[in-house]
Amino acid sequence: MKLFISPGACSLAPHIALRETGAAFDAVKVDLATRKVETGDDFLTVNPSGKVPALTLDSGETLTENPAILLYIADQKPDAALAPRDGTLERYRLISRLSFLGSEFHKAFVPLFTPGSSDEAKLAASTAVKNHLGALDKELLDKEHYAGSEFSVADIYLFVMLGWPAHVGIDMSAYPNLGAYCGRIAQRPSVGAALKAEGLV
Ligand SMILES: N[C@@H](CCC(=O)N[C@@H](CS)C(=O)NCC(=O)O)C(=O)O
Repeated sequence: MKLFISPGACSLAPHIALRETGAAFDAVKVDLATRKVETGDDFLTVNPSGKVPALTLDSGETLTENPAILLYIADQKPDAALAPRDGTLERYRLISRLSFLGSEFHKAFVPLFTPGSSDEAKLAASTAVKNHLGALDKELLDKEHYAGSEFSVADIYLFVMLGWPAHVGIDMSAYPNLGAYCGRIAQRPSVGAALKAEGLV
């Protein structure tokens, strides 16, 4: 498999998940400004939206969108236990969290990362991100994991996005439960290996 990534972007989530499962894959860097793959190929032929992640399977077919990619990775290696079994309520809870992260939480950051966003748009985005962080901090007060009772791909996805506020000037010390949660996940060997491979540590 080939996972198309940009260092530190949301593609870090499937990158960590692949390392959790021990699947064989190559991480291929994409320049999001030029939409060129590190080999010089046009990334738009892989994902016409130009966004990472994209996962090209050994069959040559490509999956896009984080929730689908993360569930696919989890389902390929059930022994890694990164997602509850199909058909269980826990499974739908996981899908609910992945959908929330991919739509609501991720999108709240976009104006903060977009060059040329107006100050007004940035302020509104920063407020929205902080509101989400406050709610997530409360949610994780007495919980070890984000979706259900076990570690899952939702924890990996949330962990990756919780690395972003510090890059846009949001002080994470206001969210102590999230800090403790991230500290626990950061201990996982898969996380350290993926961060190193992306040149982030
Ligand atoms: N809905 C997509 C969003 C992916 C996305 O926005 N990726 C960002 C990096 S975190 C990206 O590729 N941005 C480049 C761009 O929008 O041009 C998903 O959840 O996979």
